[in-house]
Amino acid sequence: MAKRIDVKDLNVYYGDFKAVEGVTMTIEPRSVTAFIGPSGCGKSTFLRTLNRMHEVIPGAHVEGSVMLDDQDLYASGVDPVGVRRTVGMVFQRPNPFPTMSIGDNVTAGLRLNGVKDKKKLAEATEESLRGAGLWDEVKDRLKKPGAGLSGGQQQRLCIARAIAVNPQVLLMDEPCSALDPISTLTIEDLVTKLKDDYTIVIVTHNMQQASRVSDKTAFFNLAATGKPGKLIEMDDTQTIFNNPTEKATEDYISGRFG
Ligand SMILES: Nc1ncnc2c1ncn2[C@@H]1O[C@H](COP(=O)(O)OP(=O)(O)OP(=O)(O)O)[C@@H](O)[C@H]1O
Repeated sequence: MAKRIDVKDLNVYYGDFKAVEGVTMTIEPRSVTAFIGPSGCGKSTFLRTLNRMHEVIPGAHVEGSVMLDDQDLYASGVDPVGVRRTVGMVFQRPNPFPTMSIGDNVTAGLRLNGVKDKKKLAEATEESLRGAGLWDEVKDRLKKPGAGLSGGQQQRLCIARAIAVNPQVLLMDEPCSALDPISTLTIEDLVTKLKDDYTIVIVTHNMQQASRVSDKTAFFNLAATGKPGKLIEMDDTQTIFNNPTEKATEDYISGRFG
């Protein structure tokens, strides 16, 4: 189910502005990869190229290739909507559909894909909510609005919604930055559990979080404002945090800049 991502020589643009330059990396299946680096170095921009979300911005485009196992995501004829189904995304702010019930939030993607069978939808609701560690908290109020949950519960609801369509990869863009410390730890535990089934990529500003949850860490940096962000180094998380090759990495993780 989980797939490997191979990125080669990727340049990412907003119109004429090159926001990210020359990224080559492999993201292993059934593992957690963290993207770290100072604000503006292109972590979120790069993340969004991994499910073709980047190009929804007018003028935004990429050069280079992103392979999901043996599928080139940017080959002509590839349907970006299908890519986004295979490579799910969880955003910084929990964004459940506010007027929808908890249950309908979970199955929104499935229903959009034409699934109508009530039993199937009910099974998917329970399985996804269990997967997101939220079932016990909401099983008696599936018909209540998703917006009535706490921030941490809403974020787990968004994770349930993302996994309900059976993706192979989960991209998470600072999924805990709007959450309190307890909810953050709950999401971190969940990420650790989900990696048995998915390839997970997480953007985080929280160094402890990167070191707690990730197997590999990629450090991005930029030479100056207006210059493109680059991948400086990527390695086992332990190595990046204890014995990085590049001085800039060490300076960043030890809090000397960024
Ligand atoms: N919609 C956009 N249009 C034009 N430029 C953009 C857009 N979004 C981001 N950028 C620019 O692309 C560069 C990378 O931004 P990005 O948000 O990817 O960085 P980041 O590392 O994720 O930052 P942060 O940690 O602050 O979220 C920045 O120079 C930013 O101003």
